[in-house]
Amino acid sequence: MVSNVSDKSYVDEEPLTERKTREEKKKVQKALLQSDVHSKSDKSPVTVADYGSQAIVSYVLEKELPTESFLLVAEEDSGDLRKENGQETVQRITELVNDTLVVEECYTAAALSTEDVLRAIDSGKSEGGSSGRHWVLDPIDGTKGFLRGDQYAIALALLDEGKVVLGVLACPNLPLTSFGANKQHSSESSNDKIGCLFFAKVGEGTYMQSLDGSSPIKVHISAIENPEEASFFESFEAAHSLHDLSSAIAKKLGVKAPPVRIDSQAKYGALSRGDGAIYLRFPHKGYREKIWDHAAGSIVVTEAGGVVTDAAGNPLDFSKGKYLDLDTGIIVTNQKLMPSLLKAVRESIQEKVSSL
Ligand SMILES: Nc1ncnc2c1ncn2[C@@H]1O[C@H](COP(=O)(O)O)[C@@H](O)[C@H]1OP(=O)(O)O
Ligand SMILES: [Mg+2]
Ligand SMILES: [Mg+2]
Ligand SMILES: [Mg+2]
Repeated sequence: MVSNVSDKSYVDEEPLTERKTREEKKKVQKALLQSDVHSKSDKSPVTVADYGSQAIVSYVLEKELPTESFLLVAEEDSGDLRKENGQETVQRITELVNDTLVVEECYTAAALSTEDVLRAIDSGKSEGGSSGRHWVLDPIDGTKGFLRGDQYAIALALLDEGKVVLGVLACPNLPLTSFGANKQHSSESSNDKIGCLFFAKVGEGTYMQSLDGSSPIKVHISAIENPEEASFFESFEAAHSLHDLSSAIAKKLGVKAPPVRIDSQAKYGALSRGDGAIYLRFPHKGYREKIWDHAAGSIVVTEAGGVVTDAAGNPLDFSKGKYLDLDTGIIVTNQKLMPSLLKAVRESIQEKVSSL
């Protein structure tokens, strides 16, 4: 629920010229991507945009925070780029990084070399943990959504002694108004202005602004108490979350609306402003969740009044290094719905196990 709906700049339709520019940009983006996609050792995709985003965020953070001892836990590393056949890709990333930094006048003094870019990417090698402060970055969360032209996010969080104290989620394809059961998943189909930035600091609430810089408004999670009125989010990719289990849980709970499938932590952002009331995530057996996939999103939701737990109701523990130690999955909703959601999750998991 957006608390200040009187701010007309949020709800105005995007002018035709802007929409055309956005569509043009997307065409360029798609053309760029086809030759710039690689596969990592776990078979997940990585693009020049993932590497470039990590290099830029890492470089800018280090420049902006020169007095802090700088520790960053980030998804990508330069291993594949430093191999013999990685040279061309590094060159390409370096061009993109320099082009982007030029736009920000304070970073134009000297163009970064390929080695500077590789070094910036590798600043993200910290392991995290329970002591000190660590920045946590997913430079592109939801790379598959990014490649489809759907939802993705740039997710940055700060851990202090293993607790998330700050989170920022940029969602370039998320409409500024709602993205719920009544909307289609693709931003292509919407005439709304798109591009949202969510940010949350511990104890201070969650705010959203447009990516082109409108003034921030405070957002709140849905206050729905009756599950029949709730809609739920889950992964777009069936390979990332068990859709049949979510569907069993939703049915048990009495949720009537069909699932809303969105890529990335954009789900947490949309949930924080009440677009839906529940997020269910049940990765396939053997998948280990990483902290950069949930740190920013979880504080964005909890500061908006939501609750984020594993499937057994335990809070997420970000203090154990790169991975989250979880019981089965991640569930998110408001405080009122959580007890019945937990019950439905427990029963559905038991039924699934006994049917095997
Ligand atoms: N096999 C997998 N199961 C669950 N999540 C995955 C899997 N592979 C990658 N992911 C990560 O899940 C997140 C997106 O999932 P979803 O969009 O379904 O919420 C991303 O962080 C993605 O990483 P990445 O950051 O590389 O895109
Ligand atoms: Mg990835
Ligand atoms: Mg991710
Ligand atoms: Mg990523």
